[in-house]
Amino acid sequence: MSTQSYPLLDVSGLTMDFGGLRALNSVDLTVNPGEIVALIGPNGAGKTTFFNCITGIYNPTRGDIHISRDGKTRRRINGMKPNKVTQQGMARTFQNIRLFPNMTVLENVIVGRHCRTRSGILGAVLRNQRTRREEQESVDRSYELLEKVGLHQVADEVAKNLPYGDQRRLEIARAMATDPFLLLLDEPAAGMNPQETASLGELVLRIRDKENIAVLLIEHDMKVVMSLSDRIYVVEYGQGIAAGTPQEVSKNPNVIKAYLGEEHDA
Ligand SMILES: Nc1ncnc2c1ncn2[C@@H]1O[C@H](COP(=O)(O)OP(=O)(O)OP(=O)(O)O)[C@@H](O)[C@H]1O
Repeated sequence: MSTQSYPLLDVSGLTMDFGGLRALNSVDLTVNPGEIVALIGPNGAGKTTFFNCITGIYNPTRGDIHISRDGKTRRRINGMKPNKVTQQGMARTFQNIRLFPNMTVLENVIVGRHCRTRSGILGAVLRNQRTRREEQESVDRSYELLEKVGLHQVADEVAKNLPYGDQRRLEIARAMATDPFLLLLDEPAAGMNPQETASLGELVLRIRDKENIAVLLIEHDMKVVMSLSDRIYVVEYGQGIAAGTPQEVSKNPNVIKAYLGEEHDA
């Protein structure tokens, strides 16, 4: 008997209509263990809509979204609420940073841990031993994550006071605090200076190689995309137009016309 092995994320025929506008038209995409996969395409191509569909913000019009943490069993997550999707092991960051600006750096990460702690409101009120132990574990784990993204020295700083690049790293730490097997990054390098972009690239590689978390990223910075990605999917007007390794995709005439050409002209 052959044993079936599933990708971490398997999206097929994903279609999303907004009234008369078809923002996604039967898009297929997979992410396998240990991969960094990029989703690229011109402005308005449907990339963020894709993320919103697979993280439960939108319920897609058609298509299937399956996830598999262990490769042996898989679960269809169409229409699952965003917090449930996170609990299932897919965490994301947003194009526009969504931190709690007046909370400290450490507190922002602790908030991410909440989806993995078990003590409810009663526990918080009674503050029994289990609650206190969980709280301490949350703090320890959150601090550890800050060390991993290089922000432990500013753990007690208020989040809004951090430079832009550090805020993006903090968002990544918060997403990692939910213990994902797949991390979705929506334009992680947007607005970063070259130095911040370089260290973001190193961080993404470490997340894959040391933390064993696969990554799916939307990114406009082609240098970042080409240097980090194992595979790339290209969408244009909601349609998948190419998929393959960076070398394959960069030679694809449709891609050059739709996207790379645009970038090269810029
Ligand atoms: N909630 C919505 N209601 C109606 N139309 C929407 C909605 N969200 C996105 N769209 C439309 O769907 C299309 C795809 O948008 P989307 O934001 O997914 O593109 P994108 O590839 O992420 O673009 P960018 O690179 O500029 O972020 C666009 O035409 C957009 O106007």
